[in-house]
Amino acid sequence: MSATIIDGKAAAAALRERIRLQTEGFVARAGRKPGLAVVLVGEDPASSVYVRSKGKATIAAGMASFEHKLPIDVSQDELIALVDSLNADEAVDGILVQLPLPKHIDEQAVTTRIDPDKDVDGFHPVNAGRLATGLNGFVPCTPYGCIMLLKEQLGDLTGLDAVVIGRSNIVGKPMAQLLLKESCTVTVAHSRTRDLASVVHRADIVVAAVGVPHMVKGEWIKPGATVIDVGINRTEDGLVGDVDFAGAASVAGAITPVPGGVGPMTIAVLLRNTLISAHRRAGVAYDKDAL
Ligand SMILES: Nc1nc2c(c(=O)[nH]1)N[C@@H](CN(C=O)c1ccc(C(=O)N[C@@H](CCC(=O)O)C(=O)O)cc1)CN2
Ligand SMILES: [Mg+2]
Repeated sequence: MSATIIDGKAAAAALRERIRLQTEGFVARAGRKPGLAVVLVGEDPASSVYVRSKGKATIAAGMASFEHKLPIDVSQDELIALVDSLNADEAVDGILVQLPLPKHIDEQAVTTRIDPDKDVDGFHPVNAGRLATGLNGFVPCTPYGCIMLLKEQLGDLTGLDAVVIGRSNIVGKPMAQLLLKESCTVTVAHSRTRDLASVVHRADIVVAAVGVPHMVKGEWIKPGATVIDVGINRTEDGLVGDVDFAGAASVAGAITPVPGGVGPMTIAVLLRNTLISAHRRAGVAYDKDAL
């Protein structure tokens, strides 16, 4: 193995500490804590773990955590009524509805109901539009975490060839926008892309977000490239990414592991977005460079 292993757990811990310090400053100036409301529908084990981790991280950062647990058979109207009440609650700076939602609920109907200025997940079409047009909004947590890891590893990304594999609204599309903003030459590949291996082989940066275990092979990677693996697949062999880690690590310059790579950044960036929301809503300036 030759690649540098990118330590997302350490990067996330460092970001959370910077957030904690700025939260202290916010509380001193605004006279209240930033508040994050997290809504969980049902008892899916993985979602329950993520929601618990978000609550703990929020409190550890010095913020207020409001957890709302609804039964699996809650109606869409009841869920939307809760979102409406959180939109109107002055103590709430950020609102997040944990995904996936049960089949009888239309995810779009719920995420588009969240006030875009409290949408710390960045899933609302208004925030997707802001990102695409260069306006200030909220950027989805996982892709922003990937950009932070890339900049920490590579510095300036200008001019680099980047390939994003996957075109979801939550990861692939915002990831492509963020790489474009960093002046990368961006290709978005997906399940219908022809000769994916040669497309990936051109790239200085490979971001894999497809949800297929070990799909990206070591031979596809250009020697020295930086590989960001967003996949979290539960298999018989445990938690694995979308990249064949052993194969890719023997040719890449740097690579994120699964677990311990991109995943931990997601919750740290959620806190970042909540802190930014609190500052904006209170009309208080914040130190952008520290976040
Ligand atoms: N409303 C949202 N729903 C979901 C999001 C999201 O950002 N907003 N993302 C994922 C789940 N997620 C947070 O919600 C999340 C996923 C993974 C991790 C993480 O730290 N992963 C660890 C491994 C943990 C494990 O063993 O499962 C890692 O990769 O090291 C944090 C948050 C879907 N839903
Ligand atoms: Mg659904």
